[in-house]
Amino acid sequence: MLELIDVTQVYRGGRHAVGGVSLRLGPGMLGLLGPNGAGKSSLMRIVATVTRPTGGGLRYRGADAVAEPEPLRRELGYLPQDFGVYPNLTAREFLAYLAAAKGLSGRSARARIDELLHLVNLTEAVRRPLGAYSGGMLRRVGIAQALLADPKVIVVDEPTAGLDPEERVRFRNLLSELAVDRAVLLSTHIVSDVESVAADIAVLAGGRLLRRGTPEELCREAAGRVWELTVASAQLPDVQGRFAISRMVRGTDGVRLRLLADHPPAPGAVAVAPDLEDAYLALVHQSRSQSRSQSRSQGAEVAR
Ligand SMILES: Nc1ncnc2c1ncn2[C@@H]1O[C@H](COP(=O)(O)OP(=O)(O)OP(=O)(O)O)[C@@H](O)[C@H]1O
Repeated sequence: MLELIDVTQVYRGGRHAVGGVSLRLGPGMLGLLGPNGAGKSSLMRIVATVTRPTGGGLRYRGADAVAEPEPLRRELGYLPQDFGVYPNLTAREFLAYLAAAKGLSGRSARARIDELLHLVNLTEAVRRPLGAYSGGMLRRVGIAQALLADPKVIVVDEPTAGLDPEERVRFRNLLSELAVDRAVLLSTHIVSDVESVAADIAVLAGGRLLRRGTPEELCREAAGRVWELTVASAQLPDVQGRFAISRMVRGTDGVRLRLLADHPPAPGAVAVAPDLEDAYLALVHQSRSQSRSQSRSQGAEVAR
């Protein structure tokens, strides 16, 4: 349905935000997981046809969506990370304005807006101006606007930022219902946002696609490298310097740690089954170490 082919984004000043990413999307949800600065938003803007990639291609239903973005735009719902509103308009007015811009108006647009306001749980706040909404409420308006034209492709960039836990769950469930017959691309740096809804996860770091797979496949890769142990508080700085730590709980008997190591990190450490958080951390950590050693060897090359 949608295909990214070796997509590259280099910003003015030479910043390589996306370096050769290829991905195919069909109906279903793809969770794009990556740390801050990984290039997720840059990639989402390219898929949403807001930015033209500096290299590579984007195809939608077999046609070039960089040269001819309209067919994709017509079937796309996009929630950008920095979604802005007109503060003096009410939610209904704002959605009506955006609906008109998308060529929807009249009774069917009004009915769709009411349906969406109900879906995102904003029915009671519709008379208030958006300037009086909380961050979470504004996020819900953003979600509603992305769904206005009943899109076939939904691109949502860090959609749960600012939502409380209940709203987060509600929103995740909504996206997974939508993904039954639509392509949903959801980006986040929060593992729990994708692990319960996406059977298909792509991990991005440093602008590169590190892996794509099911949560089980990603977890399998970290098997044998996740350990739990308790250390005294005084030992903590040393352990932190040597290992990637995925969890830390302070107790009366010391600090209970969960960490990544290729070999038993200390006597008494117990090997545990990796979860998605561990697998994600292992991938990102490994990619950072590789780029550090690459730049060190390039530095040595230059010095020679
Ligand atoms: N318009 C721009 N001009 C120059 N550099 C940019 C621009 N937008 C992003 N970058 C840089 O590109 C890299 C990737 O940024 P991007 O926002 O795509 O990552 P991200 O994974 O979405 O991160 P975050 O979760 O923090 O938003 C970062 O180093 C960022 O500083």
